[in-house]
Amino acid sequence: MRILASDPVAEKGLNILREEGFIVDEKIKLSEEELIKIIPQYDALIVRSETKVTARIIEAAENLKIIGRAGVGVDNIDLAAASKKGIIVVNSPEGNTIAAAEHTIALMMALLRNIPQAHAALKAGKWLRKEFTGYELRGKTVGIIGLGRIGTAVAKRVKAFETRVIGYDPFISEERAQMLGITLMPLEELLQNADIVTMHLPLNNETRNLINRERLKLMKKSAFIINCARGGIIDEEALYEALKAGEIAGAALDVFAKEPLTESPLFELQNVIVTPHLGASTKEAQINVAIDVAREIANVLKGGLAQNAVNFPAMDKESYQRLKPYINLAEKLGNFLAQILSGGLLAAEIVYNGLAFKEETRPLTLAALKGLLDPLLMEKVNYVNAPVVAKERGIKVRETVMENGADYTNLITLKVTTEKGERIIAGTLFRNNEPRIVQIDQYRVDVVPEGYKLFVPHKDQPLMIGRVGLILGEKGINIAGMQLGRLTPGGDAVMVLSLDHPADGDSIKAIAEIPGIYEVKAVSL
Ligand SMILES: NC(=O)C1=CN([C@@H]2O[C@H](COP(=O)(O)OP(=O)(O)OC[C@H]3O[C@@H](n4cnc5c(N)ncnc54)[C@H](O)[C@@H]3O)[C@@H](O)[C@H]2O)C=CC1
Ligand SMILES: O=C(O)CCC(=O)C(=O)O
Repeated sequence: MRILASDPVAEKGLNILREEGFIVDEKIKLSEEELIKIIPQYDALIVRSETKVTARIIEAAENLKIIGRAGVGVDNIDLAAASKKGIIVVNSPEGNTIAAAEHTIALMMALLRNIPQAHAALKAGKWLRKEFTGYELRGKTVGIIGLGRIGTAVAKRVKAFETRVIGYDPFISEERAQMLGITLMPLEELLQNADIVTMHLPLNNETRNLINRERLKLMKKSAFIINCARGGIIDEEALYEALKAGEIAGAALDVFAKEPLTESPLFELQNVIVTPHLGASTKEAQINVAIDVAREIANVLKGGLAQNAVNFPAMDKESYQRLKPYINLAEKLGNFLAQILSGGLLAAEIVYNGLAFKEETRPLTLAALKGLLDPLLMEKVNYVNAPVVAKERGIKVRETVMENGADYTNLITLKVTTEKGERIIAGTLFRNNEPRIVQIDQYRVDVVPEGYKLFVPHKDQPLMIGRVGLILGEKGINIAGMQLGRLTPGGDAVMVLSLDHPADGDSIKAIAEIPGIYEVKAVSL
């Protein structure tokens, strides 16, 4: 399999992939057109922030299974397009945290002490001291917007400078903030109170221009603002105006709405210091993220599940090990049902009973959907695009989780509604790792979801089994196992045959013609 690195990525990471037997090409600074031309050859793409992975590139990526971002922000990747095409997108969220936090501190100190300006002046032969009198960090209030990995690493570090730290992050709890020694407050209040405001949140539709003209006006005239997260979170035009008008004291920017950027009105202001997106540019961080993303890509290309997927639920190793047999079971249930369905699919409901499903069910639902949709549709359905495909086709998906309420300790039930009615399948794990189908429609069964099956609902009457066995036997198709389920003697019943070879069309037709047989469905799992 072939992997393309279209931005500079540390060799240590790429070598991991080469050692695993993958072919790795490094081609940087490609245009969109050039990428569109070559992308069909690749199974994986590794990028940093420079390559813009557009919908057009993704559309052309016939063989692409995974896009790995050697870094955190994935705003340069069209996630919706990747998800629709079933391409998993992973990032490496931890490897550059310290680099970005330290760069923020470096910018903060440089901003407060006019280091870049003084440096440039002295090199130009000017010994200026009075002009470059700065401020101390001690005693100041630092406002951190976004209290994730980098935000909290910055908080820890500025505390060592004897500052007060206030924070805004709608997704973290009061308890966590308290533990970190950060006073949480609404954004507007933070802007009014901080002497230094620093951004550590992703760029997305909600955060674009979060710091706009009105919000900049809330800041103290003496305040500084730092953006080492993403360009576009601060409105650059509004920032220019605020700095020019002296509404705030200064800004340090590592990131810009458009990159690379070599000319900007902001660059002309004395109270603005800039770096060209260097937050993650340390030797250590680049090695860390390259190794992390390489391991993730190798794992996914070899059939494993990603741990840092941004368009698939992230799971730690422990949860993955615990849920893996249930993920496989859910997929088999969907797969079985898909092969016995008739009529257009309208809705799918997945009901989880048992404590095994208390914490996480999303990967199981995606697996059930993949199993259900993949055999029914022309396009390839996987864990990533399954919900998009269902939505596009108007298939309603519902998930219900109950701690108990079933006859088994842990039970997954998949109910689907088609134009022709409802079908149900349920499964469990015996002894925690042996998958079993325990219900099909109204029948209780005990079927190992593996291999070739024949699903035959019929009337409960003598000779049914014998006649089916005879037809298969005459064709040399060995019956490896058989499960019977019935509601009442002489009423409706079902047989599920496990076969050593798939049943051929003629045998299926002959069985369907036996009086008392309602339908015959061949299932391959
Ligand atoms: N300059 C550089 O080279 C680098 C920049 N970055 C940028 O830094 C950002 C943060 O990175 P991490 O801390 O690792 O990510 P993270 O995912 O650990 O933390 C992001 C935090 O932002 C919060 N958040 C989301 N929306 C928000 C909103 N509307 N208002 C306030 N908070 C919000 C989240 O709740 C989360 O706690 C990344 O998204 C990336 O864009 C990351 C690494 C290097
Ligand atoms: O790859 C880089 O150098 C940029 C890192 C970054 O911005 C990120 O990780 O979000």
